[in-house]
Amino acid sequence: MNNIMLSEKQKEVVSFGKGSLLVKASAGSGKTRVLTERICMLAKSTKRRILAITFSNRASEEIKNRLASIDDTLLEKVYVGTFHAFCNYVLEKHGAAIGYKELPHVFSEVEDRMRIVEKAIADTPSLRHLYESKNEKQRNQYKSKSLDVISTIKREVILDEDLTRKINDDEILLYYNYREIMSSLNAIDFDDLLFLTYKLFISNTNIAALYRRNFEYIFVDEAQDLNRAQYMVLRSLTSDENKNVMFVGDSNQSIYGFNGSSSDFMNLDFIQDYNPKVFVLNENYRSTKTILKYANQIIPNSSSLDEVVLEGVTKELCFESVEKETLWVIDKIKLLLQQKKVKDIEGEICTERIAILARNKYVLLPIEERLKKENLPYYYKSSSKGLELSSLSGSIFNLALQVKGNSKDRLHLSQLLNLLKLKNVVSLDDIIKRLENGSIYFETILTILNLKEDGSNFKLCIRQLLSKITNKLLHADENELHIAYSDFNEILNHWLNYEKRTLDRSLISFRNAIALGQTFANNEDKGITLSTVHTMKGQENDIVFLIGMDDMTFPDYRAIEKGGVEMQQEKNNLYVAVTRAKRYLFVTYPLSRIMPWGEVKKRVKSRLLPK
Ligand SMILES: Nc1ncnc2c1ncn2[C@@H]1O[C@H](COP(=O)(O)OP(=O)(O)OP(=O)(O)O)[C@@H](O)[C@H]1O
Repeated sequence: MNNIMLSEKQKEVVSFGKGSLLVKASAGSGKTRVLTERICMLAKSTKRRILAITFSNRASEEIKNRLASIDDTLLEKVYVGTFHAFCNYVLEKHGAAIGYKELPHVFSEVEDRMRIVEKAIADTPSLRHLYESKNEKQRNQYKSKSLDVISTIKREVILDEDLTRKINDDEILLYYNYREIMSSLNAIDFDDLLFLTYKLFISNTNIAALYRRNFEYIFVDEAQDLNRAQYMVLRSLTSDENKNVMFVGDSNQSIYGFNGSSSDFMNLDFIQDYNPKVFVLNENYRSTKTILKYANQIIPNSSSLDEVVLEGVTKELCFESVEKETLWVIDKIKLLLQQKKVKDIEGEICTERIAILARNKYVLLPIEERLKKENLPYYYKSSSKGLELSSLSGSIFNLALQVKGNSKDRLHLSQLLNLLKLKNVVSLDDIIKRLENGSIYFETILTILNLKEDGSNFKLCIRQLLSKITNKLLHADENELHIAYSDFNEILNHWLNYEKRTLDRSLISFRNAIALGQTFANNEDKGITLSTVHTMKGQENDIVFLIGMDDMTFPDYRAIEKGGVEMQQEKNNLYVAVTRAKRYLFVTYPLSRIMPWGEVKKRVKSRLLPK
């Protein structure tokens, strides 16, 4: 257990017994810590299990690691995962009850869903005509908008019988067509994971009852990011007799409105079914005085400064151009690294203690370029890493794996054929006949054909393929072979991570685990962290540079156009960014920016920053 003493308020939350509680915890007030310690305390006292729902895979991993470091048998009693991962777990076990005889394949790629919605539009006569009259850019916008409509139906949990009251007839037809195509491919999307689980629970009350009996306590981390579908799944998991739910979150950190989430669920009126006891944690244990004063100017009274001792450093700086801003950041980093020891930071400064954050990834590109030039180590923080393949053979394997795991998957079969430049082929058995015997593509497909459905020979097959590639490399030093070698190693690593966490294995469940970001190794990343603010949520660093704080960049110009809730979310996003800093915070902005089309635009300080 963490040696640092819990505060009295934190102790009260940790030791709270049965019943529901709503913990309103401001940034850095120790909510993750309180959550972990309470899980640990309850796991020892209950004979049943505990469900801990987090908002990201990273947060799940952190809680799991903290629990395992206390006692690794704890994890046998606690399911820790995101809502999506939990719903996937439920559907893997009980999907047959709502008609999924075979495990559905989670289509996570937006490009795949765009293709499917395009087909759905083409199948909807009243929309097809309108769609065909548009240019390519407009068509893409139309497809994205259509996907939004479909997502909203699922996120808002609108059942078929209520559709006519909420959306127009064309949209209903489009939604039905999309659903039919997905079903013909035995595929589901991320929104389906939640929506279908909810449907499963309401149509099979015995299955819902099983989960209610199984989990005695439920924890919902980042409750300000709940959406309706998630809330409805949660409702199905609790009953009048069993309402031991801990909601913990901070409405000032609500930044996922674009995903249909709403901080309403931090509001007692919205969760009155649970009648939770409210606790407020507002002492900040993370940041120094100057940082908190700055954060309190963005969101007034968000943190109490009473117990904060260290001053730290907070500076806002403005530069003529992005180039000057970039150079200053790099010079400052080099200086801090040279100084090694600075006021209010214990121990030596190293690159791992520094983070550079921005609203959007493109803002980080000039910094990345410069870091490379200067040979300073850095990495991009990512919320979950899927397979990152660079070779053609790797992509062929990835597509063929999907086809092998899901025989109805014509979508990826046609992508595979495109990649191999083949026509009039309908199966993997036919594909291999058309490839040159012994070529790397032939070996790749052969490996897929040899895989058993339950994955029991997966490691063996990939290792055999790797040794074939090694042999080939002795005779031909081809670039594709080198990249393929590294790709198949990456695939093997993902499998090994999957294998560790799953007993009930299959090729399609492996693909789904990849889609859900559950198979990447959460290795300690080395160097300076580069991250968007969204991805940095829940994390902290001693020294934070928040760059690109010019208006239109942060807040994002689209949010300015829309105003209202979107601007509130931008403000929350800034608050999240600023409160990631433990000791030093540097906020910078340029007075000019070169736009992607070459025009130089004047910029001003972000309207969200303190005046
Ligand atoms: N009682 C305490 N005494 C000293 N340090 C503490 C205490 N509780 C938490 N901390 C430290 O404060 C920091 C913030 O804690 P934690 O990450 O749990 O906060 P959080 O509320 O989840 O933050 P956020 O929502 O901003 O991500 C951590 O470094 C943690 O170790």
